[in-house]
Amino acid sequence: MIHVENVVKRYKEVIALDHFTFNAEKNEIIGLLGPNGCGKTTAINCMLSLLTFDSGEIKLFGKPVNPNDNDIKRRIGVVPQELALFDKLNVYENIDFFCGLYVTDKTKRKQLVEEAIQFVDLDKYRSFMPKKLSGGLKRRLNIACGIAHQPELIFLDEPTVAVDAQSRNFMIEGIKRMRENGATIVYTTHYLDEAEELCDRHVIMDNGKSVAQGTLTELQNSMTTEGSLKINFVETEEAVNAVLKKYPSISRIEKKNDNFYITFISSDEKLSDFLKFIDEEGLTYTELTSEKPSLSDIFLELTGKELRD
Ligand SMILES: Nc1ncnc2c1ncn2[C@@H]1O[C@H](COP(=O)(O)OP(=O)(O)OP(=O)(O)O)[C@@H](O)[C@H]1O
Repeated sequence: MIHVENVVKRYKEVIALDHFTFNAEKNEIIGLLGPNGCGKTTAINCMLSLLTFDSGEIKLFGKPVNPNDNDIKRRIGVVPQELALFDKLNVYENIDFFCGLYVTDKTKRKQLVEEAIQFVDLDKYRSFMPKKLSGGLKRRLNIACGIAHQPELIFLDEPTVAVDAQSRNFMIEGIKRMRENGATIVYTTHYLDEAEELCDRHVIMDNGKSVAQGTLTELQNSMTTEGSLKINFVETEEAVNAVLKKYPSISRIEKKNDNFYITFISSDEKLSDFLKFIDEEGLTYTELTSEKPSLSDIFLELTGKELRD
């Protein structure tokens, strides 16, 4: 569906894409993950031929990209990071405008706009102007504008940034339904939990390069860290941290809900040594399990960076 090979894109002295390689198969959600400035938006814009690139090859639907190829454009939907809505058009009219760029038949368009409104659940807001909508509802409208013409290939650039939890869950379910309906989706996000839940495969980007690609299991199997220990300590967070920071081979400590997630520098770390240490230090726990590396752990190992909001 998408074939990107060795693409280089420079902005004067900045190399935004450095031999970037990326493939997406039909009917998958592929996560494009990376820190701010790693080149995600540049990569998407090159794939959409909104930007020219210096070298390499990009093919969509098996053909080289060309900004004037309307047949290909009709098969693609884009939901950009920045909201692209007309303030003077209401919800229905905004969707109708964007759908009208690809669908000229009025009866067909009416049906598609209605389906998009139902899809993002904006029926009761159809005559609202964008400025009357909350941030989450505006994002839903942005999605409806990008997908109303029912494209086969959809680019979603950080669609859940700054939306409330309810709208986010609604969008995630909607994106899964798009895949069920046969779409291929390129999804960029900073939320790695979200990527784990939603994406079939992940491409991890750093400094304009794809540093790893694969399913979560493939990525987990290629890591040197064994994942983390999940421990529910009885003592206070402060007391636990004070003890753990004395243990030299811990690379990361994270507290989520009531649990500590502890990652060790090496996969050769002996659990028995660590348990002996916490016992000698007087810590007690109610539960201890071993977890495979999360996408966050993998990201940190590959890029040396945490990907946070
Ligand atoms: N028009 C431009 N002129 C010069 N440099 C640019 C331009 N657009 C992007 N860059 C630089 O290229 C690099 C990649 O930027 P890009 O916007 O593609 O990253 P990103 O991963 O999408 O970041 P974000 O998550 O913040 O949107 C950055 O170093 C950025 O500063």
